[in-house]
Amino acid sequence: MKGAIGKIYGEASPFEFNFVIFNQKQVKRGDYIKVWNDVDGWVVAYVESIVAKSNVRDKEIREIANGSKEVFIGKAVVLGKREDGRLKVPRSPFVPGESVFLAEDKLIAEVLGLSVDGVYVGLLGDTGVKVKLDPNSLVQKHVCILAKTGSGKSYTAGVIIEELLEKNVPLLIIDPHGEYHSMRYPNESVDGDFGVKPKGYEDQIRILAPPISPFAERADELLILDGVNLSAEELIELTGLKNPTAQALLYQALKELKDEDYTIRDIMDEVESIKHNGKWTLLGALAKVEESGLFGEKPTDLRKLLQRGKATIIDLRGVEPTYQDLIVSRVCTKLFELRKKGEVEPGMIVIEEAHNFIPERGFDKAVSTGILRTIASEGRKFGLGLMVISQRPARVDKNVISQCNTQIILRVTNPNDINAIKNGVEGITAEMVEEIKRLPPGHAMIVSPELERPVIVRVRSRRSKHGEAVSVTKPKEDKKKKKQKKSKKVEAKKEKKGFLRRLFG
Ligand SMILES: Nc1ncnc2c1ncn2[C@@H]1O[C@H](COP(=O)(O)OP(=O)(O)OP(=O)(O)O)[C@@H](O)[C@H]1O
Repeated sequence: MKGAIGKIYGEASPFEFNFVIFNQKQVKRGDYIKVWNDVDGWVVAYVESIVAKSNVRDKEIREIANGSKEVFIGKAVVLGKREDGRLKVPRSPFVPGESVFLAEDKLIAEVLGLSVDGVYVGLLGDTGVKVKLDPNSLVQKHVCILAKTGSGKSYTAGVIIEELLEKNVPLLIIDPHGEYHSMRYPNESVDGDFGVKPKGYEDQIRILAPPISPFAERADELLILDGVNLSAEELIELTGLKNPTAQALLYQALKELKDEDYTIRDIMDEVESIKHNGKWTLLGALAKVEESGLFGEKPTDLRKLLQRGKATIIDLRGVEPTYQDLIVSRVCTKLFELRKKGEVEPGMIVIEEAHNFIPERGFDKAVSTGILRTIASEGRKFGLGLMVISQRPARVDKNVISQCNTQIILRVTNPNDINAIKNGVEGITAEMVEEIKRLPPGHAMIVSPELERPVIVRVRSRRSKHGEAVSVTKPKEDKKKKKQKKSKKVEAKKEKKGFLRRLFG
């Protein structure tokens, strides 16, 4: 054991104490320390603050500080000791005059309740303690990553995705900016401190894009939806249809069809049969949705989106927000149904830019909100988890944030966002809020009931490359895949032509 770094003085309780620091270079705010307690043995505490004092007159302090008038005083908050798997706060107070030591890594990990074999997020504060989180809790009880832009949200999300891929957890990533493609390639600048090696996940990543995406050519496959039973709200959002007559005709057509499964084609046939001049506006709008190619008779098998050991990325770059919203809504609804029936493995859906898909009431509206709220509240029963990522915590549905068992918060400074965190994160204190405002890039506060207290983590280096949307080039496509994609596009075009011919002769 290394030498003492200070000594307790004054009034000490079982919960907190002050200590005189021998050498201010040896202790920092946020360090973990240990003190002997006669009844309970070694007990771990956390250095909450350090103040420097000059002209100290207190005899006890001056004696400890060898007569020096300038001293550094640390305030420690007691965490306790682990006994029979549970954290116990000492039953008797600490004794003034008792020496204070820096706690060893193993003891810190034990007291904080860090998982031994879990999801490795980074290192605890300035220590070498690996912060590992329980993968089951992380996946099934949801996680959110909140931070202002540029402070390392998607980098951190990438770290967790790598860890979950290593554990073969099926993942679906909703990627509005195309930031996750680069995970296929190894990171060439790994920081040695973290003990990770460069690795690309080429074999485990599959990229899908809807035909309306300007990047569809670069995807591994096109994402085609079945377009069955689209609701009036979904169609109105997609078409941007404002005309009340056209909306009324749409409701009328859907009413006729409601007893059976219907496609967009069926709706159009139904609208065509209505004797009203207003139908042409509606038919034009529906034709545009059909032309998008997003809906087809040979839809993507959504079961393939959650597969063991694989991450499927839905690349939504350049796709209109209304289409993005609908895709998320329909894909998540289907996956939740499949999961309930046990037709897909338990897994996790990663939602980047979550404020666009689960907006807080009063800020925005999205058709995907309903299903994402449902997954947030019921997903854990069925083994379907959410990773909610946003740079605008104030704009994300508060209920969804508070449903996330693990909250990873990087730097946030906007007062509204800070308030949202205060309201959505249980047990957050004023000191923690101050800490969040000052976090350097790549540092995160992790709050989770699995941990005995919130911890500050230096997020580890990525094994795989962190992507900027435009700089990623896809490796050459193999011929077979290219052919498959081409034939899908030709089919989509044929369908479209067929319809236009029927409609306009
Ligand atoms: N833990 C880390 N280690 C090393 N570099 C990091 C770390 N976290 C973030 N960075 C770097 O900081 C920059 C911003 O990170 P990132 O792209 O994740 O931010 P963001 O919050 O997702 O931003 P945006 O809102 O613009 O998407 C990146 O260049 C990334 O390489």
